[in-house]
Amino acid sequence: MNKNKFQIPNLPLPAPLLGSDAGSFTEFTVTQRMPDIARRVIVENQFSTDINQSLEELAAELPSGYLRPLTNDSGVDFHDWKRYLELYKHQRWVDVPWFFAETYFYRLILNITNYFQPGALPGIDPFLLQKVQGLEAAVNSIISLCSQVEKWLNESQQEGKPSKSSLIALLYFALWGNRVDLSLWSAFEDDRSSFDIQTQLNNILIDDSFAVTKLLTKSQNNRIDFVIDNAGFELICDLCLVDFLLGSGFANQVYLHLKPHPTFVSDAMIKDVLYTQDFLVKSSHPPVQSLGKRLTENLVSGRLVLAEDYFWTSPLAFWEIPISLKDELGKSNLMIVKGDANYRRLLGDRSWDFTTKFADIVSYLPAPMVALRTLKSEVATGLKAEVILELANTDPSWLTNGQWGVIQLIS
Ligand SMILES: O=P(O)(O)OC[C@H]1O[C@](O)(CO)[C@@H](O)[C@@H]1O
Repeated sequence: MNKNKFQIPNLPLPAPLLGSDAGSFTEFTVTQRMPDIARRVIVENQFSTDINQSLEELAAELPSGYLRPLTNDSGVDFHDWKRYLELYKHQRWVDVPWFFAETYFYRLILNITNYFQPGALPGIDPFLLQKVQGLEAAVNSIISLCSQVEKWLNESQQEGKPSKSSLIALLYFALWGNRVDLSLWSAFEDDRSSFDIQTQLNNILIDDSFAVTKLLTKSQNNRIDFVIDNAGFELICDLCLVDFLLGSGFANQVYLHLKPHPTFVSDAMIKDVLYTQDFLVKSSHPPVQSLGKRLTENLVSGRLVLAEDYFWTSPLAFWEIPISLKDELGKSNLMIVKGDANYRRLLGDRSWDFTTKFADIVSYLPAPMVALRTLKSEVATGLKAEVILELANTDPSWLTNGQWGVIQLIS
């Protein structure tokens, strides 16, 4: 990889996605999904009448109203947001870049619900109920996945070398775990955690998983940086992947990059990893408990490190990453970037032609990177024209229904 050669994509930037794109999923999100999410916060929490009224006002202003300023709530990122907002003063929610609209919407929910009030107590996570429910609903899938991982780890240890096929299977689990997304499908709807890996293979549009195993066997003492997406079952899949990477010898150290505050409903924070650890350790099912134990050991020994940064909740494109974080990621042998929103950040949430070479866009990255993403928004790269045509004919909502995935490696 050509380190730090380009600060921004190696191509002219196309327009950002906007909520005003008529008939688009972005329009549907800003005018309908986001208001629904704000109203769900009212129903699922016991906030005061004033707070609920303010959340309702936010919900009502999204379809055709204007961005409101952010009042100083003593959040660490308040001054950054003031700067970001300068660009979009007096504009309507539907007219600003979609990524900006979504990240600001979640930041405003925290502002309204007093998340950053000074004091010793941590703020209330307005999406906690959804996150907890997301985990509990997937118990059966969690038990079978943990049993499977234990088997794969034992096999790798008996064979004296890490098993590539087990790693590939866990990459698939991590990929399809991303289908479970509480901003799109509430935790109170169907449990989307059960899937058949084999039948899902046909739905992987680009599959570089074998190349990932080759990359990780090239050198020893690999450091992996995992940009995490959702809490709940997806996080369990990711933790199983991490467990196997560390336990089988594919990696020596793993950093999890987490959100510093609640966002996109189910995005994972450090406290969600610790909650999940507790959930695993207290399980009455031995393989689940064992995963919890190994997770604890890895945290204690420092082989697994939990990190957070306000960049991950900002409206910035990936190429606008602060230099200190970029330098940190530059130490990695492989970055794993999970999920749809992180993928959108990689692309600056812009309308690239779907056939554009992924490598030409993410040419700014400081280390090799694999994106594990199920498609939930109208951006894509690296696809063949005939594949796009066929998908458009056979599954008109293929870009947003979460049924299609990519494992795209840039090395
Ligand atoms: O959890 P993920 O995979 O990042 O998905 C979140 C994404 O899904 C959506 O909810 C639908 O596109 C977006 O708002 C966001 O890009």
